[in-house]
Amino acid sequence: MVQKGAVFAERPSAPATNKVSSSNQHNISSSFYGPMWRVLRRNLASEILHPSRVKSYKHARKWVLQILMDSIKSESKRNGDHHPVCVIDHFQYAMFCLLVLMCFGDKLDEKQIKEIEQVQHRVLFGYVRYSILNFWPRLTKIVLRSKWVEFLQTRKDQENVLIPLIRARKKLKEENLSKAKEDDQYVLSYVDTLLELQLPEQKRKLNEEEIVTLCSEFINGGTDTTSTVLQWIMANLVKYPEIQEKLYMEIKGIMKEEDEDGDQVEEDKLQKLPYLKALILEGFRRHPPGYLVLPHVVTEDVELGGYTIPKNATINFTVAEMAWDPKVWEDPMAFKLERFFNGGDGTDRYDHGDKKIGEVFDITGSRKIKMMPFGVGRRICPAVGLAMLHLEYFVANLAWSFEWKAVEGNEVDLSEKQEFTVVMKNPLQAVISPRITKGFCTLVLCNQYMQTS
Ligand code: HEM
Repeated sequence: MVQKGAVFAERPSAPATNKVSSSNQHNISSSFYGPMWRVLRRNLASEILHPSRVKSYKHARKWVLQILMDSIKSESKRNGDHHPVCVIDHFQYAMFCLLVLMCFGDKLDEKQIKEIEQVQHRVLFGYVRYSILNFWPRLTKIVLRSKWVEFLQTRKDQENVLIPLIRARKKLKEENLSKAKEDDQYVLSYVDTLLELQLPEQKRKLNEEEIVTLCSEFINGGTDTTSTVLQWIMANLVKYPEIQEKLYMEIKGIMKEEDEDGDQVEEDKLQKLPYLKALILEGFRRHPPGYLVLPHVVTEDVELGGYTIPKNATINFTVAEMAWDPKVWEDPMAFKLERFFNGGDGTDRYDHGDKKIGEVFDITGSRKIKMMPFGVGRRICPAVGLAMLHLEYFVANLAWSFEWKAVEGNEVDLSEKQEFTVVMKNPLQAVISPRITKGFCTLVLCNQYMQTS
């Protein structure tokens, strides 16, 4: 008897557009379930996404948060105070800065990051634009020649942008890595680990083109998805000011006088914020960034719900339908955080307020599956923990530092549009003003003023 999980863990054959140079372009998400997939996935999961490593990118997150705050402040002041800000570009840029730093280990300047952003967007949109080329490659190479040329040019441009960054890292490693490590800004990057990686079966290291493919997956896997969810969550905070207020009060409750940096919610405080956690979960439930996870293939005939699924059939899991199933979720289209608190849906313990935090809702579906925005099982997104941390950290700080309001006469519109992810059809615009009363900070200042006057 074969385990169902294993039966569903395979991917469809890699499309022809994955084979753009002499070597096949392996990435984790499109690899067959086998030794190559295992070695690549283990490298990412243990070298970069392990909680202890994730912690070491704390300074990177702080740096990016500052960039994000500064860009929002400066746009909101551009045409006089409280100018409405369209936030999605700021979110995307911030996520690029972060993922690019984790990938290449260097704080690149704005011009370099924009260059990577542009070429990666072309690659991302190419998944749809060039998918027709995979239909019958031998034929499309003749009848859709110009599209093939365009596609190959995109790949070339991508290599021209990313290979110099890979070589710079290689050079650093060869020349002076031990000195570089003494620098407190040093981070172990994804590229560093890929340069070290030995492919067990082929008994060789990865070549530059293969590293480009893996870096591209890393950057695109973590930027669009996270910035899309971030935008949906902030849109709901604007639409429902009472939720925003509750969140703000929760954060205020943990920001203490003795905090060195009262301006920022430090990431080790995030675990004390159950309402924030519920907000992120409800964001994923109500607005999953993908309606489907990546396609899976069954490795042999399997019975499921009275149907026989034949070997090699492609399976798409309808993530959004699961998250909106009225048999599982009460009033599923409503944005309600209470459903994640103790008793909210009868089973999961996730206490709030004075009560201690109970067992946290399991988004990985290891006990039971009620929603699966990251997939489940062997092919689950390896970056669940990182993505949750990024969202909690940025949402907490954006809500703590600013008050978010709808633009008068321009209410938040939650209509959707399918791009690489499911995005807001009308991107969020908000009036974003710095919080004047930041809990204890203001109280302390007030007290000091009263004592001296
Ligand atoms: C909000 C953020 C994210 C969401 C919603 C998300 C979602 C997903 C989903 C649905 C899958 C497919 C699961 C399946 O096939 O069953 C996946 C796979 C993957 N994700 Fe993510 N992801 C996110 C962030 C990231 C980040 C930050 C990275 C990299 C640092 C990443 C890297 C990957 C990789 C490498 C795979 C392929 C796993 C495999 O096939 O074994 N993702 N992700």
